[in-house]
This record gives sequence, structure tokens and C-alpha cells, in this order.
Amino acid sequence: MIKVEDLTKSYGKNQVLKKISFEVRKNEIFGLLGPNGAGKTTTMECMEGLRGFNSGSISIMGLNPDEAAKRKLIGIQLQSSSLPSNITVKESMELFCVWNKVNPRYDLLETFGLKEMGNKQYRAMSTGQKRRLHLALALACEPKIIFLDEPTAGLDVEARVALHQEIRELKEKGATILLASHDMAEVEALCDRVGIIVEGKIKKIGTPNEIILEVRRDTLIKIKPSGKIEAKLLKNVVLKDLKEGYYRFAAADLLEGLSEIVSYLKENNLELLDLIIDKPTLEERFIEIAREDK
Ligand SMILES: Nc1ncnc2c1ncn2[C@@H]1O[C@H](COP(=O)(O)OP(=O)(O)OP(=O)(O)O)[C@@H](O)[C@H]1O
Repeated sequence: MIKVEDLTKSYGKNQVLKKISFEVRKNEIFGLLGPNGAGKTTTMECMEGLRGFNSGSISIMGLNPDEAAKRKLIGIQLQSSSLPSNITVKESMELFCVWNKVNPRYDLLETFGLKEMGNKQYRAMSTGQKRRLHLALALACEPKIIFLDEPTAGLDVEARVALHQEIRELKEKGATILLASHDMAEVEALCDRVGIIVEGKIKKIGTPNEIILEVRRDTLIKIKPSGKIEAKLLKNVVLKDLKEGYYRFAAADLLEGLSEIVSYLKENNLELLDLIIDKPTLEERFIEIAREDK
């Protein structure tokens, strides 16, 4: 669907993209994950046809980014300066939809909490409100490919949940979505595959699960029983420490470890007062990868 090959981009002498290559498959949500300044926005802007690049190639459904944009294959969150200051929320939706030859999506204004401010002028909107309007417009013409750059930054919890739901529905309807973010939980929850970009280079591509499996530590099971546990008798878990009545066990296999602990508690008439499972996360692997070259 999208193929980026050996993409390089410099701002003056500062080379910010250093031969980036990745593919986005049809109907997947692909997350571009990276620390501040890694090159996510620059990569997205090159793909959107908004920014030139020095070398390499970008193919979007077989077209170059300019052509793909002209044919309205891609939906982009507009930049803040791109709407006239006196246009209202409702007018901007209508204008955008007439331009794209689709029916206005007033429901999206409702989804993003903008319904009540249909007559508000763009210049009077807060940054968060503008952001939500840009998202509603980006999604309104149901493009085949959608680029979202930090879509939930500055959104409140309700709008964030609504946006996640909207993204999932767009995928169900067949869209391909590229999402740049440094929000690990968001990427883990939404993305089918993730590319980790650090200092202008792609360091890792895989599903969130594949990447999490690379974390070099066991899952930790933290429990508070109603009495003492003879930890030496347990074969599937290793006691790491015992603090304030909490036993922290490492388990190579979570289910086996957990079932052994539960059986032990039952056999010894102990109650389980608290249970915390601490599994490796995408964030842990991301931090390892970001530090690898330092
Ligand atoms: N218009 C520009 N002119 C000069 N340098 C730029 C410009 N835009 C970005 N940069 C630089 O390019 C590098 C990559 O920036 P980019 O915005 O692509 O990163 P990012 O991963 O999106 O970061 P963030 O998560 O902070 O948004 C940074 O060092 C940034 O300072």
C-alpha cells in the first residue's frame, strides 16, 4: 500500500532522516513511534507530499505523494494555520465535504465534542478545539489512507476514547492508517505493527507483541497472601523479594506460575488479598532500543 525506501532528508546541514525504509500494508494501523525530534513528523510530511526530501522514494498505492494527495487518496490532519480565521466550525465541515464530494459528517463534530460550537469562528477556538476540528475534517471524507500525527495530544479523555473508536471503525471499513506518536499505550492498543524511529533511523519493525517479547525479563507476579508462603516449594516461580507482606515472584510462564501459586494458596488455606501482574511493556523495549546506540 505504502512503500518508503531509503528516505533521507536534511534541514540545512542537519540530516534528520537517514535512509528510512518501511512498508505499510493494506488495511493495517501502522504506528511510527519515536522520542521527540526522532523524525516522525518529517517522515509523515514527506509522505503527505507537504515536504520535499533529498533522496530515496515514497510510493503510495503506486503513486508519488503529490499525485496521491491530488487524487484525494490520503486524509491529513490540517495544520493550525490552514483554515480562514472567520470560518465557522459547521462551515468548515461543509466546505471541506463539498470540496471532497461527500456528505457533511456532522456526526463527527458531535464525536469530537464540537456540535455545540457549530457557529464558533475558527479564530476563537482553543488549540484543543482546533485539533479536534482538524481530526473531524481528516476523517470526514473517509480516505483510503489516513495520516495522523500525535492525534490525541491535547485531547481530553472523552475525545481520546472517541478518536480511538473512530480509528478502529475506519480500519474496519478498510482504511489504512499511519499514526505517529510517542504515546506507548495508544500505539500498543491501536497498532497492528510499529516502526520505532530513533535519531532518523528505523531501529525496529514488528507487531507490538513481537517487540514486547524481546524485553529481557520475566513477568512478575506480586501477591499478598493472608499468611506465609514457603517459596522454596514452588517450582514455576522464583521469589525476587518480600516486602510489606507482598511476595514478588518472577515467572517464565505466567499461567503456570499463577496456577501453581493459586494451588499452593488453596492447599494451605490461605487467602489472596491482592494480586498485581507486571508484564513487560512496549515502553520498556522502546526505552532499551532508544538507549542502544548511546
Ligand atoms: N522546518 C524545520 N527546519 C529545521 N529543522 C527542523 C524542521 N522541522 C523539524 N526539524 C528538526 O528535525 C528533527 C526531526 O523533527 P521532527 O519534527 O520530524 O521529529 P518528531 O519525531 O516528529 O518530534 P516530536 O515528537 O517532538 O514532534 C528535529 O531535530 C527538528 O528540530
